[in-house]
Amino acid sequence: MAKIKIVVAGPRGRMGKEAVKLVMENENYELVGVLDRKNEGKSLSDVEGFTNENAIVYTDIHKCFTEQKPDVLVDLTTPEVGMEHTVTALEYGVRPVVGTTGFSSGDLNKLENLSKQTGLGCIIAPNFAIGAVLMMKFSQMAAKYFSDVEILELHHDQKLDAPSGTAVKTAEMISSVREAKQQGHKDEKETIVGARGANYDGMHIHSVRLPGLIAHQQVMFGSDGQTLSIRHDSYNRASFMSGVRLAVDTVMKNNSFVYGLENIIE
Ligand SMILES: NC(=O)C1=CN([C@@H]2O[C@H](COP(=O)(O)OP(=O)(O)OC[C@H]3O[C@@H](n4cnc5c(N)ncnc54)[C@H](O)[C@@H]3O)[C@@H](O)[C@H]2O)C=CC1
Ligand SMILES: O=C(O)C1=N[C@H](C(=O)O)C[C@H](O)C1
Repeated sequence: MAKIKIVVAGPRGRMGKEAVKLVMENENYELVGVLDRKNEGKSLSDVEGFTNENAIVYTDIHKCFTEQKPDVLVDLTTPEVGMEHTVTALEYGVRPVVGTTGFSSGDLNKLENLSKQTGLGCIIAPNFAIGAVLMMKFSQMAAKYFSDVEILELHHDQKLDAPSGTAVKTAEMISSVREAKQQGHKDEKETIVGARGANYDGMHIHSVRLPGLIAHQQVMFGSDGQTLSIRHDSYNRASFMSGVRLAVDTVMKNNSFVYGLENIIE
């Protein structure tokens, strides 16, 4: 069986490094290139932090795709760059697996349309950790019985986007089963702006950023005399890699647009 040819974008990043390792260690995958902001033309093995990864470093996505003709792009960069990479991938016939968060709903619509037009699979996964996907699904289940909910997401302090992609996806999943409800007292006032967090269909999302944290989320439900908390913690970035593998394998077989791993786990 031919190996799946993969390009990783953001290889020196926290997630990118782990994704490079995943690709290198899987005998069905071949790392044919990486997309970075620097080190054009070098072998990745000559870049600090790497040893035996022979893939070429590209700073130009067009050159990378033209020369390497990859099957899959794994993008772990920033929202603007990730969007540009994903659009370009679909235009070149490369199937995107995107972990990058911070895309707007307009971005997602654009990508869905492009995936349909090209007939290429495209997977956007706000969270690759299977436990986090279950936490979102369990929260959606609980929301049928509890209409009041607060989402607390906690991340390392180098994270660019807030709220996290996972928190946004959780709020969307809850909203799909819950009538919009303005929570809290109707006359409540913030004496310090932002005290009640972000408001999504009346539910509140709170973003904590601290060194020492990795990726954590607690979804808290309340009703008369009881609360229910559903929590997931990622303690390292290896926790995301089984989901990346699932997404890569699925995107090669599936020609549709997928937003969220809950749509592909069995
Ligand atoms: N879906 C998931 O399960 C997860 C998603 N993420 C998301 O993945 C993204 C990356 O997260 P981290 O690795 O923590 O960030 P990071 O800041 O460690 O890595 C981002 C990398 O992108 C690179 N980059 C920036 N512009 C680029 C360009 N034009 N071309 C190529 N590379 C470029 C940077 O040099 C950096 O190495 C974020 O959006 C984050 O929210 C993070 C963890 C899990
Ligand atoms: O930036 C991170 O670290 C993470 N980002 C994703 C998100 O925004 O939800 C996934 C995970 O929470 C880690």
